[in-house]
Amino acid sequence: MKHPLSGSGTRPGAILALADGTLFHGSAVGAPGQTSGEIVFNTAMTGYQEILTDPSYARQIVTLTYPHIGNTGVNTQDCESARVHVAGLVIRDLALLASNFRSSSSLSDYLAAHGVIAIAGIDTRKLTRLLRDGGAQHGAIVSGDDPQPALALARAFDGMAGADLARLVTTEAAYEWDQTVWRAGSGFGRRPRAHLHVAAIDFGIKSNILRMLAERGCRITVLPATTSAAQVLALGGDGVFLSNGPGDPAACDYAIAAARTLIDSGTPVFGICLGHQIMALASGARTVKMKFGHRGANHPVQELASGKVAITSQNHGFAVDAASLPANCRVTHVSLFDGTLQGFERLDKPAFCFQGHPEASPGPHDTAGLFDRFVTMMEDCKHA
Ligand SMILES: NC(=O)CC[C@H](N)C(=O)O
Repeated sequence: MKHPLSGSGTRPGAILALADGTLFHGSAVGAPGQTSGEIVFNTAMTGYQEILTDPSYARQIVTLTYPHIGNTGVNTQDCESARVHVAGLVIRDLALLASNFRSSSSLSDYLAAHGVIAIAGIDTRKLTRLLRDGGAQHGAIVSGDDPQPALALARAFDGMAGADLARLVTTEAAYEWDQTVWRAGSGFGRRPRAHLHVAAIDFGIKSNILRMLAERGCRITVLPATTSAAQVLALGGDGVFLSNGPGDPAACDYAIAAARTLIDSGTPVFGICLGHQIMALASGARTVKMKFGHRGANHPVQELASGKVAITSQNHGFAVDAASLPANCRVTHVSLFDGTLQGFERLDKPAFCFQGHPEASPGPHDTAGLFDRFVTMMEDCKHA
């Protein structure tokens, strides 16, 4: 049955099918067609545009638990990359009116223009409970009212385990980045000068991470995911950043090998999210697939040394198994939500990493102070 809050009675129907046979009927939003992926939920109350364009969401159909989506429209400043990466979008109520001083388009027009298949009018609370209690599932959204193609597509999805997706979303060629963070009144800025040079390995990098580095006086060379350690070191930079990205970290053997050599070389290394997981694997630890992952904008993460709690953005379905960390690694952060390892540092090398996203897009906030720590680490190594 169509949900009464489907946004508009005139929209054509669509079906969301889960691989276990559960069906949801709603209305088609965005582009017509069909799509499949891992169905996940994000609990953020704002930031749908950042979520849509975060490359770490490749092959995932994202359910937003906040019930009213689209009311601020979309703008040209809040994208985390040049295109939409989610495999589909599931929402409860699509706002009929988009109003914001930065808005340049409505969410539904934006989804249609970017070929994103979405479904509205879904009981997202029921769906989220199913995923929370039973774990992440494969699923599909199909335009129309016939459940069979939707079920078949959901069941045919390959899954995320073993999927090397960083290769698919990374930049083809190296490039330089010098844009700084957005500020009300002045918008984005340009880095005036640089006293450090960072090689940022792009596994699916979000733009605001690059802005946070540029903001702190870093010249940044963004490199393709498969760049070898020798090629990175040949740049002669002051540090290496391992980015966030989609898929199973254990499948990125080329990146794990490069990270191992880079860390061993003694160059400062900082990793976020997939970069954190790759650093763990390069250090000899193990990663595991989580039951339903962490996705949201208010996940409390505690820094063990100080007891301080940072409110972080999260988007991960894999995690580092804390028990597998070797003796030369020290846990620095844990989730106060479920105790998951959220950060560690190498005791023998200038290298540390964080599972969440300490940057708040598109602004300047470094919620856990990690960009500042990386800059200090690079300065100390440069002047040692
Ligand atoms: N945001 C990320 O970098 C996600 C990392 C990894 N793909 C995961 O799902 O855990």
